[in-house]
Amino acid sequence: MKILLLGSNGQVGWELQRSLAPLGEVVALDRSGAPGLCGDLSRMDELAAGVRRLAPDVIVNAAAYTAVDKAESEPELAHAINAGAVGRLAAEAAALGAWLVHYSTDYVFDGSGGQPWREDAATAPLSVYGRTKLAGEEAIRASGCRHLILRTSWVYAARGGNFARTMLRLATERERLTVIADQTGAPTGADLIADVSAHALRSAMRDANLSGTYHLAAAGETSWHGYARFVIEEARALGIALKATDIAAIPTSDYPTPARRPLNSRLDTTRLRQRFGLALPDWRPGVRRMLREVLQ
Ligand SMILES: NC(=O)C1=CN([C@@H]2O[C@H](COP(=O)(O)OP(=O)(O)OC[C@H]3O[C@@H](n4cnc5c(N)ncnc54)[C@H](OP(=O)(O)O)[C@@H]3O)[C@@H](O)[C@H]2O)C=CC1
Ligand SMILES: Cc1cn([C@H]2C[C@H](O)[C@@H](COP(=O)(O)OP(=O)(O)O[C@H]3O[C@@H](C)C(=O)[C@@H](O)[C@H]3O)O2)c(=O)[nH]c1=O
Ligand SMILES: [Mg+2]
Repeated sequence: MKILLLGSNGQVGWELQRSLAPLGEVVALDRSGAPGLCGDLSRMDELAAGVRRLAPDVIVNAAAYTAVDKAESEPELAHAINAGAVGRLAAEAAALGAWLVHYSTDYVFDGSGGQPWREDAATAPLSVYGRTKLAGEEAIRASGCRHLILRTSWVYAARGGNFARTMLRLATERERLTVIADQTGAPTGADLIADVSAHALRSAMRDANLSGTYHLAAAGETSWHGYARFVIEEARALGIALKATDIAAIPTSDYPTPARRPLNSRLDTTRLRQRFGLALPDWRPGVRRMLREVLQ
């Protein structure tokens, strides 16, 4: 089996190189590509030609425009990468009879209500990023290719930029951090996402009825504030000296940003458990493990 992995240098893409390896031959491309293979989603004519030549059995797309605030001022670029290119990839997958594994986000929802979101709940993104990710999903469903669209949330990894690492940096620079406490969700490790992706793909390739959209997030929930506090307390427990003593909980209204974010970002993962028999662990052990890797 031949697997084409795009976005191999991102948080999730990096871990996928490891998780997909036992399934077959993995051709992993970052933005700079490989000889004769374009890996840049902003150059889709070239990328599509490479896909046709390679004729993979599976395309895994971990590349995306993920700068949520910046997307508000670069909507065309965000749309080209997160929707336009994804539609082209899906068309290539459909033509090849290949599977497409793709990632989406809690930000496709408006964050209303107090219940975790199920896959079939109505989407209503609040941001350019969320709208472009939703358009990418819709293009995949419209293409008719067999697919796994895995919606996840609050991704972290030992490698790459993420909220936990931002908090660690700020905590060395300042005595007081102010962090939003009324947006709730679940931090999810790129390593977990990659492992679950590989397991789900293996099952799906034996049962095409499993093609569809699934929520993939760690169990439990917290706020950005709860997450920041956990990261800082765990870092101290590992003996790291930090300046921050006051981690203040603030409402979203006290932290203006270019992009609006959902208040309720919790994802219901029942479907993934029922259809694939995969159980998602609580968010805390994964964050703790990542901190050890980064700090020790
Ligand atoms: N990060 C998060 O909190 C969440 C992410 N997701 C989704 O999960 C998936 C993986 O995200 P994650 O790994 O965290 O994201 P990262 O930002 O860590 O990685 C995204 C990768 O995409 C690459 N990329 C951007 N533009 C292009 C392009 N034009 N051509 C090729 N590659 C490009 C980036 O390359 P380069 O390094 O060169 O810029 C980067 O390596 C995405 O679909 C994202 O939308 C869903 C929920 C939460
Ligand atoms: C740096 C900082 C952020 N915040 C808030 C802003 C925001 O609401 C929240 C998280 O900030 P970030 O900029 O890390 O989050 P953001 O980039 O919006 O993270 C999102 O990325 C995309 C790709 C996704 O798909 C989402 O699931 C989610 O992980 O914390 C504070 O309250 N205080 C702070 O000091
Ligand atoms: Mg961000």
